[in-house]
Amino acid sequence: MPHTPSSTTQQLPDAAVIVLFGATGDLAGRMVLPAIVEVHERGLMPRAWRIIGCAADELDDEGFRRHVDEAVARRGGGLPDDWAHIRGNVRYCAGTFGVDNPGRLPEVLGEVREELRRETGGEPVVIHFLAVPPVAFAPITRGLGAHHLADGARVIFEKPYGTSLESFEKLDALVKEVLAEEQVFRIDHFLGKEGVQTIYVLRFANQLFGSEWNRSSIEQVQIDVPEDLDVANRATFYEATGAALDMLVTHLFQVASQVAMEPPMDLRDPNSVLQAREAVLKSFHPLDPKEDVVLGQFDGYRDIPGVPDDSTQDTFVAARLWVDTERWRGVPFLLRTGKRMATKQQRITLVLRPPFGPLAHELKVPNTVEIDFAGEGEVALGMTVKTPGPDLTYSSGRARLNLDDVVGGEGLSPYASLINDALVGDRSLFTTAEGLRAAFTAFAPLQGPDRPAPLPYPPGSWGPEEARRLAAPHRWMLGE
Ligand SMILES: NC(=O)C1=CN([C@@H]2O[C@H](COP(=O)(O)OP(=O)(O)OC[C@H]3O[C@@H](n4cnc5c(N)ncnc54)[C@H](OP(=O)(O)O)[C@@H]3O)[C@@H](O)[C@H]2O)C=CC1
Ligand SMILES: O=C1O[C@H](COP(=O)(O)O)[C@@H](O)[C@H](O)[C@H]1O
Repeated sequence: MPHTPSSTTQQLPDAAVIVLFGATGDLAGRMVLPAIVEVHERGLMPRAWRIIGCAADELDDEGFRRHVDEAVARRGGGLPDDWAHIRGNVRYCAGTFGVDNPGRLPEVLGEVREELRRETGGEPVVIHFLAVPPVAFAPITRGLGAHHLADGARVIFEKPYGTSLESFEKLDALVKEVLAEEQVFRIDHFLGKEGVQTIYVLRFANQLFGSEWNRSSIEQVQIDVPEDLDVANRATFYEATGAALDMLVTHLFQVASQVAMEPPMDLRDPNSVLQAREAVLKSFHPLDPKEDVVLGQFDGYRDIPGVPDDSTQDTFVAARLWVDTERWRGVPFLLRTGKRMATKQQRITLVLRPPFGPLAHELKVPNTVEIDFAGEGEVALGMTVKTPGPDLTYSSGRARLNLDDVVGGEGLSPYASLINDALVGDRSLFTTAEGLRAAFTAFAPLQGPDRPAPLPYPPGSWGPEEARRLAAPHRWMLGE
């Protein structure tokens, strides 16, 4: 099994340097920097390590360290005991890095590598983490190649890796000119969530689930990620991206592939897991934008500074995806996400078919297998039981297992989990070019002339009413 502590610590390098592009951005501050510190606190960082932040802001090392102090403090739980010492591991290079403007990065990286060589006697692993908008991937990658900073390094690309099939192909071609596939770590942090990782084990280690994981037993798969979050603090990025590109072709498709994949040959072989998950993406039927997609835009989105008055960007998407495999033919995968919705939740629901036999027509609520993948993760069963009492009547009940209650376990946050994987060179929870090509191919019709106009919805709601149609004959299991 990938990700066991023994397998990760065995392959941990003695020294590593993480070069963080977009170091002053939202993602870096909220997720990446706290995650690096979490990996350190969990004893999963190499013996010697450094971070080099890169962004346009004119900061010096100490200015960036203060930025990191604040980011780490904001996560809650206080600063690590050895913080005064480890903040000294942090350096900064100001400027927009590229072919014509390497700035101080080659020099600072050279210094840091030399320090780490002296400290450990070995060559440090270099990880470039591109926590930048997609438009910046190509110039930074070219710059890494031109200044020989990619040699032997690993490069983590944020999502979305491309913004359409065409831009994906261009980026892929460029990346292949500079990097070998083993150097490329295309991140999708939903794959790093404990609740998503547990799907393999739930399914392959429990006959109860494994034997029913198919169209004979499952009527619908719902993958529902409502968010109450606003986008005002990232309006420029969001207006250029929208919900479907930000969340659907990326996170929701990847979670769908995790549910839909065929069993890998060997669960302990990261490559085998990777290939099995990514292979099923090729069976995703291209979306039918007219029949199977509803877009929405929350009321007030156009009032956000930076958003044009006539914006048609989507802040909500619901889609019915068909997976053309023997296992799933005819089972809709219902995917939904949006901003400013009623609540923040992340849930996979397998909606089970009604039973055969004497109670076949009695059940009003379908039985379900539910996997919550927000936070620490939870597995639940929605089942029909006899209503306690003298009469033979039926009720729907729920049994829950919070993954944090599993004895001996201590979950990692998604970015910590994936940074740990990148440090040890385990690519099983990263995406492949073939998988993303297939994802963008299935998504492409939504970027063409048949893209539906986004329907308005009130903030704090479950999105446009029209989205209910997709879940028929049931309803979206969350909300409403
Ligand atoms: N924020 C989130 O919750 C998540 C974001 N992501 C992904 O992370 C990436 C970054 O998003 P986010 O942090 O929200 O965006 P922000 O706009 O907050 O930050 C982007 C960072 O990238 C830098 N940057 C912007 N344009 C360029 C450019 N052309 N060249 C070099 N650097 C540039 C900015 O630096 P400067 O201001 O100095 O130019 C800034 O430091 C996106 O691809 C997004 O999809 C993924 C998961 C979650
Ligand atoms: O990648 C993204 O993910 C976040 C949701 O991530 P989570 O870790 O909070 O579940 C989403 O809000 C953001 O728009 C998107 O870019």
